[in-house]
Amino acid sequence: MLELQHVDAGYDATRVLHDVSLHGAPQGIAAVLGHNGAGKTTMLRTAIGLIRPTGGTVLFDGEDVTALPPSARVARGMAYVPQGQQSFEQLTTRENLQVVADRRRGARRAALVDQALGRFPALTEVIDRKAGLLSGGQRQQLAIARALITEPKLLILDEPTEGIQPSVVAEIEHTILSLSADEGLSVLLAVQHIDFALHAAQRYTVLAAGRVTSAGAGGAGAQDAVRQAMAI
Ligand SMILES: Nc1ncnc2c1ncn2[C@@H]1O[C@H](COP(=O)(O)OP(=O)(O)OP(=O)(O)O)[C@@H](O)[C@H]1O
Repeated sequence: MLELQHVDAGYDATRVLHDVSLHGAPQGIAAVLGHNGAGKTTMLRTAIGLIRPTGGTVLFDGEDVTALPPSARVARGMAYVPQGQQSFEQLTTRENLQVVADRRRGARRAALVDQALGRFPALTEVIDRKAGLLSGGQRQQLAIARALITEPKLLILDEPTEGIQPSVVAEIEHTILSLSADEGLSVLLAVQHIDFALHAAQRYTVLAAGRVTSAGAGGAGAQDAVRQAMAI
């Protein structure tokens, strides 16, 4: 589904990614692992088109999207949830979802909001609360729910459980697994903690200092290779 081929990318004069390749599973979860500053966010921003690579190619569904802006990639079925649970703080939970649904066409708009709420029952309890007053976990769930309203084929999540209390982490992880396993959504997930990543992911890629140091099939068997690659 998503493929990066020999990508170089960064910020102005600072090259962050060096010859990075990634083969996302056609369906399922691909995890990008790495310590702080390894380049995970830069990789995801390059995938969605917020950063234009200086070298290499980004493919989505077999199409070269390297030169396309984020809006065109979203139109093709990519959705990106950045780290930090961004929503409109002055709008309520429902309004935040409705804003995204209103940009969709057709009679399914109302159904899309209900469907998103169905995946995150905790949000129905705070449906009329302003997003700025939600907990970190609720904000993260709202951010993912907003992305799902665009009905993506590929959901790109940047550290979705970072800084969130453990009970809510489990809920978010459960939802990610169920979106992939039950609904056939592809997920590209940046994480620092390897346990969930290897449990959930069909493919993993480890980044260190902007380079791929290990990549392969997920699962418990990959633990040693990943730990070794992350220790570098
Ligand atoms: N806007 C920017 N301008 C210049 N350098 C940046 C910018 N954003 C990030 N960097 C640098 O790029 C490198 C990779 O950062 P990136 O955020 O991609 O890593 P990360 O693996 O996502 O880390 P974290 O887990 O801390 O979010 C770091 O050295 C960082 O300082």
